[in-house]
This record gives sequence, C-alpha cells and structure tokens, in this order.
Amino acid sequence: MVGAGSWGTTFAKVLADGGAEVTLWARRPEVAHEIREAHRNSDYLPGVNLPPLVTATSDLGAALADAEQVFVSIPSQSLRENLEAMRPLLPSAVPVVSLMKGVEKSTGLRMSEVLEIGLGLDADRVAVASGPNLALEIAKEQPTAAVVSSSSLETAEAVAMVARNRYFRSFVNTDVIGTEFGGVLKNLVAVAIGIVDGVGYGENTKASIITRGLVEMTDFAVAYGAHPETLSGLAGLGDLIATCGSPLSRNNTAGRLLGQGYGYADVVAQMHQTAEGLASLAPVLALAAEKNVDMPICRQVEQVLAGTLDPKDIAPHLTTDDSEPVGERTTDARQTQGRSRLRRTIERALDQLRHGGRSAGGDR
Ligand SMILES: NC(=O)C1=CN([C@@H]2O[C@H](COP(=O)(O)OP(=O)(O)OC[C@H]3O[C@@H](n4cnc5c(N)ncnc54)[C@H](OP(=O)(O)O)[C@@H]3O)[C@@H](O)[C@H]2O)C=CC1
Ligand SMILES: O=C(CO)COP(=O)(O)O
Repeated sequence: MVGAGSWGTTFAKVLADGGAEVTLWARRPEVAHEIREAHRNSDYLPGVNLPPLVTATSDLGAALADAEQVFVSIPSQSLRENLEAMRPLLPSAVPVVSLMKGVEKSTGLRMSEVLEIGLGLDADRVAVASGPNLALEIAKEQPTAAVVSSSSLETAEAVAMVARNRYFRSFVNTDVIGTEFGGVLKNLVAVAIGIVDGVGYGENTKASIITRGLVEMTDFAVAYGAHPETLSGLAGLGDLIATCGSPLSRNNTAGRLLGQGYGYADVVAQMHQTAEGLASLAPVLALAAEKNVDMPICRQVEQVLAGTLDPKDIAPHLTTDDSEPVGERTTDARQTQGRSRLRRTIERALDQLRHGGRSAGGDR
C-alpha cells in the first residue's frame, strides 16, 4: 500500500482483515515506526488498532518487493511525482490499484491514466476501487461496499477477491471511467452541500442539490464514455450520499467552512487532510467545457471558491442559461438528449454483446 494516510491505512486494514499480508509505505519514518511497533496510526486513525498482518516501512523498495498487488492512496496532485521512484521497483505483471478520487490538475487525467502513463502499464493491469467509503467508519468495521473496476474483468475480480472481508464487500465492473469519475465528481457536490450546511439552509436545499448534482455527474461521465448505471451505483449515488451526509467528509467540511464565510486560503490552511474536490474543480470544469456539459452546481462552487459568489446565493434554482431551469430543458435540448439516449442504448446493447450479455457498467 503506497500511502499511509487515513484511506491507505484503513484499506490496509480491510485487506488484512480479509487475510492478506500488507506492507504500508509511509513517507515519514515515524509513521511507519508507529504502525510497525504499536499497530496504530494516531495521526490519521486515532483510537484504531491495526491487525498484526499490517506492517509498515518508509523504504519504498521494501514495501513493493514481492508485492502481489499494489494499491496507491496518496493525494491525487502528488501521484505523478512519486511514480518515477515507484517505476523501477514495481514487481512485473502485478495489478496496480488506484484508491484515489481526483483528477490531475495540470492534465485533467484520471488517476488510473496517470498510473498507466507514469508506470508504463497496460490498462488491463490497472484497477480502481471506489464507493461510499468514509475511512473512519470502515476503520471501526462498520459494514460497507465498494466497486473494483478494471478494463480487464479478470484483474477487477482478482483485486475484489482480496479487498473483501466480513465488513467490506467489493463488487466489480469494467467501467473504469464511470467508477473513477463517480468518485471525483461526488467530491464537488459534497463541497456544495458543505457550503449549504455552512450557510444554514436545510434539507430541501440539500436534497435538490444532491439530486441535480447526480444529473451533472452522470451527464459529465457519460460524455466521457461512462455507463450511466455506474453513476447510479456505489461509486456514484452511493458515494454521493455518504460524502454529502457525513461530517467525516473532508470535502463536506471544506464546503462548510466556505459557507461559514472563510476564504479559500483559510480553508486550505484549516484542512489537515486531503480534500480532493478543491483541486479537481478547475480541471473538471475544463473537461466539461470540452464536451459542452453544463455543470451549474460545480460552477457555483467555483465562484464561491473564487470569492465571486456569496455562499448564501448557492441554490438549487440553478439555470443552464439565464432563463432556463436546469431540469426543464428546452425542446431542442430534449431532442438532443433523446438522440444521445438512443446512442447510449445502442452502445449499451453492443457492450452487453461484447461482455456476454452483461453491461460493463453497474455493480456486480
Ligand atoms: N479518507 C477517506 O475516507 C477516503 C479517501 N479516498 C481517497 O484516498 C486518497 C488519499 O486520501 P487520504 O488517505 O484520505 O488522505 P490523507 O490526507 O489522510 O493522507 C494523505 C497521505 O498521503 C501522504 N502524502 C501527502 N503528500 C504526499 C506526497 N507529495 N508524496 C507522497 N505522499 C504524500 C501523506 O503523508 P504525510 O502523513 O507524511 O503527510 C499521507 O500518508 C485521496 O485521493 C482520497 O480522495 C478515497 C476513499 C475514502
Ligand atoms: O471518498 C470518501 C468517501 O467515500 C471520502 O470523502 P472525503 O475525501 O470528502 O473525506
């Protein structure tokens, strides 16, 4: 496991509780020492005991030596700088799994793409795992589920087999784009919900934004080739509900601070853990513009971050243009939607034929 923050450490526990021997790589020797000697990571998971099958090192080579599967859980914006060191140390032919939920700011690439390029891997060796997975709840062994996705079903199943225990169930699919973008995009909606919480608005506002947020997530991901059912699954709707509903979410927390009137710099200074949504917002909006996908909620979050929108003006009566409510599309828009829905239905049918009657999307 590359990364010993809250998620890397928790996922190491998930794997170990399923019977795997796990070596965590921590960049700080003192973190590795505490995990090795005291079976704790008090910086990130206070009060949680780690199983004996989890050990740790700050030597990347020692962590990767003889690994049968490699999981990566560091902040998305720091992935690229770590790959050069990882590349010569990576055992050949093992799956590499991204647990990260961001896109690279400078390129707009998903984390699986950065792994493929930076480590020189075939897509079939790369998998992503995503779902409603708030680390602290899982570290306390509260039951949940996730999706492991790879363009190779065999790779996804091999990883899911290991990432499974009495409180953690892994489903599989081959819709990497949908699974990965689900995790990225729910963070942006969670920031919006945090802003709403911070302002003091109630459940109607939040439900409207969550529901419309899911539409934005689906429109965006489908425009990039995702299957819409993946966005209704654990990696989309599931994670959206968990992240928007929990004060444990760092994205939600960052939003709440913005809603309470703190500026972007203050929020970043107050966050001691990774809030991926803040860095993913700009590249996601750039990608959305490339495909003509309207993302009014994300745009409003961007304006709040930039200080050009008063947080209390964030609202579900969002418009696609100055006059048009988001959900009530014009006839033209409906016709375009109808056409793209037909195209998606045909693509799905073809995809099902390719996958022996099963769609690549959805959680299985
Ligand atoms: N926490 C959660 O509930 C979940 C998180 N995720 C995703 O997992 C990923 C990691 O997040 P999470 O573990 O929560 O983050 P944390 O902030 O808890 O931990 C970040 C980890 O990455 C290390 N790190 C920071 N900067 C670098 C760097 N430049 N190079 C190498 N290592 C670095 C930190 O080391 P140090 O301690 O030395 O700073 C720490 O071990 C994110 O993409 C997040 O979206 C996904 C599902 C659930
Ligand atoms: O991805 C997560 C839950 O699935 C964690 O969300 P935060 O990064 O907002 O804490």
